[in-house]
Amino acid sequence: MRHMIELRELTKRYGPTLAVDRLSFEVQPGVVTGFLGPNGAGKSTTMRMMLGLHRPTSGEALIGGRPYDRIRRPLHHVGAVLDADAAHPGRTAFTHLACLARSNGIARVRVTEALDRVGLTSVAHKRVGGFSLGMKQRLGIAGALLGDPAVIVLDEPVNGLDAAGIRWIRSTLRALAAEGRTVLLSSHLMSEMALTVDRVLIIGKGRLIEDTSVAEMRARFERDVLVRTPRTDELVPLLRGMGAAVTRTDEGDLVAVGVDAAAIGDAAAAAAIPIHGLTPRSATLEDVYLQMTDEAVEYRAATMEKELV
Ligand SMILES: Nc1ncnc2c1ncn2[C@@H]1O[C@H](COP(=O)(O)OP(=O)(O)OP(=O)(O)O)[C@@H](O)[C@H]1O
Repeated sequence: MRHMIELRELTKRYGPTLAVDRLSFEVQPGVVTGFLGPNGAGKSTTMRMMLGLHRPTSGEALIGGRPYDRIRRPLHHVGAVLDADAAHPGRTAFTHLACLARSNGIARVRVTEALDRVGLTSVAHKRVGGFSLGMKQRLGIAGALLGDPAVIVLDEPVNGLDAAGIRWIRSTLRALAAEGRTVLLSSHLMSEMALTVDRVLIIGKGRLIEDTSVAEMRARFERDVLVRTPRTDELVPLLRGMGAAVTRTDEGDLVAVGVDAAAIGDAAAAAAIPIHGLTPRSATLEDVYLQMTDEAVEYRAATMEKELV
């Protein structure tokens, strides 16, 4: 079973605050999709509406063509982790999952399978209160997988995890997507998402800013080439003659935009200008993301200042 998540003009207003503003997008099966935006952009509110926890002011969020509250046996269709700390600390991992399974009509054998899938079998009978954040996150994912759902939704799953924890989440989500599931996870950091997700949905102030693939986002960056030569005075006019925009760094290197490294190397060789360094550079995904969401962040900073006055 493959399910798509579909938002149609989804809107949520809290009094004067427009938390989610006519948001429309689709999340496809078979890939990992990142839902990105600065703090307060509206990610949690949107996810809560997808999962029927908040009622939209207008518009709709559909999973497999239905709003969440009209899905029969929802855990078999959608698994979600909104809060890694949701399990009762006094319960064991096994009891926590067994209760969840029982109240949702899921066979007990699924508990063992889910614990195994997230690598918690050896601590299945230990109390959750003693678990690290990474273990709690695994337990949350085990809970989400109990009903073998087609759609998986995770709010900030890598927040606060160490490198090994992030790597585990990454490979687990990729494997779940490869099985044909729809996987959506939110984050406010692009750097955390770049290696995990195939597509990104970026929001700011409750509105959609970008709906693209990570590959396309990388390709769209402005690239430049850092050039080191002892004969900058000769190379600068040569590069400008090729249509490049050239600036100098404080260290005396040149930064050329609009020509690639190979063309610079060839032209310098033809003019017998020695090159001591030639480094193509691209902006990081984080740079581009920050640029895209800048306006939303400035807006927040401005309103916060106003609130402080
Ligand atoms: N229950 C609520 N009542 C009033 N305003 C709310 C409520 N929940 C969220 N908001 C406001 O809605 C906006 C969006 O918040 P939301 O938590 O969805 O953002 P977010 O992108 O998940 O941010 P974060 O990364 O900080 O969790 C914010 O301005 C927030 O203050």
